[in-house]
Amino acid sequence: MDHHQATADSKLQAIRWDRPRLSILNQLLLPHASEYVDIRTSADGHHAIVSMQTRGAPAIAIVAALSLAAEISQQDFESAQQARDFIVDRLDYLATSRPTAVNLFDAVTKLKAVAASALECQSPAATGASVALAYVDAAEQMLAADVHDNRAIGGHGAQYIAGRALEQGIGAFKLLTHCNTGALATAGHGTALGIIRSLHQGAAARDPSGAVLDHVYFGETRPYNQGARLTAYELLCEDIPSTLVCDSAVSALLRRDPTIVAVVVGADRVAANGDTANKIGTYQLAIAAKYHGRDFIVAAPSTSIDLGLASGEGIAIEERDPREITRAEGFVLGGLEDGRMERETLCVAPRDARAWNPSFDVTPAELVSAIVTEKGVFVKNPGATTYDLAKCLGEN
Ligand SMILES: CSC[C@H]1O[C@H](OP(=O)(O)O)[C@H](O)[C@@H]1O
Repeated sequence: MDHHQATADSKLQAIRWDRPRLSILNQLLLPHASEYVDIRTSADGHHAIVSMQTRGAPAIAIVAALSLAAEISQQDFESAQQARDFIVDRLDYLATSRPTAVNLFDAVTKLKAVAASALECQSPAATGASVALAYVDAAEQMLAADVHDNRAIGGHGAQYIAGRALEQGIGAFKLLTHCNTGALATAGHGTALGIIRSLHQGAAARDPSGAVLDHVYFGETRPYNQGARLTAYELLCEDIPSTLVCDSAVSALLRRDPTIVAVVVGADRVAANGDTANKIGTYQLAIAAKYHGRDFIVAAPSTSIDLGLASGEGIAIEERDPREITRAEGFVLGGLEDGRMERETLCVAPRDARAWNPSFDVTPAELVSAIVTEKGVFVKNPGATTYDLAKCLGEN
């Protein structure tokens, strides 16, 4: 990894774990201030997730898991049972932080099983310390697995999209993405933005007959502005040619530029049939992609796939404080110039304005051209309108 890449990576490290110390990059302050917040307990972790200091489906799960790892590393349990009961109680509490991303609930289920197994399989030698150690090891493995999965998603997705561009005779293609699905939303590299990162990193090595990524467009992603603040920050850090657009401009953009071969987005929860919950605005992007004859590609690790949910009908959609819409948070421009980072809240709408603020929407599988996971790229059977992801993942 060259110095520039190393510098970019260090600036984009959303989660810092050095057993037993956890700190997270406070994403409410990006891109104008880069500050880490220490997370010592599951309560700290819960707050960091609810407040969106940390966000992104994979990152939420990992910060939750490691916040409890930090907490129990500081505790002495009287028995293995007491340790297991404490872990289960705190995981149930962490699961109340945000309802839509399935990664959190997947991690909670797996980590409860680890604690139970440590209690049962190690008995009668099991101790509070041995149960706690089993938990911490498992939480650390989730951090490492996420980076591995994202790099695999990046490779599969880059190869697939470059191939699709070449099929269309577009040697220098562009992509459109939404929200933030990069290193700041995960343990590293990212999912949809991880594919973009892999395309960019591989561009230098790609053979001249191959298709290369020429430019990335991305939406601002109101009201938290994951695009304008976080994706812009990541793409600029990595010198990936990019252009920010308003969420309302994406249809005009697709109509204007036929070399945008695909829309690529992340996911918070993919149902067994391929219906996908993702950041609000994703569904209308899928409709726009369909109308303009472009691929609409979902990139997600298998930890974002909920095989227990037959379709997207049952996905809980988080509704957040309407004031996230009626107000705007930012830094005073003058402060940016002279280094005084003063955060300001502006009233954008009338004080009495009502606002509806769903944080996610559900895109039907029918509009999803492909689902890229660490296990490969899944496409629907000819004529099918849904996926059989259990079969794709070899789970049935
Ligand atoms: C790989 S991140 C997946 C997903 O999470 C984001 O939501 P949020 O920023 O509210 O946590 C967004 O929906 C991304 O696509």
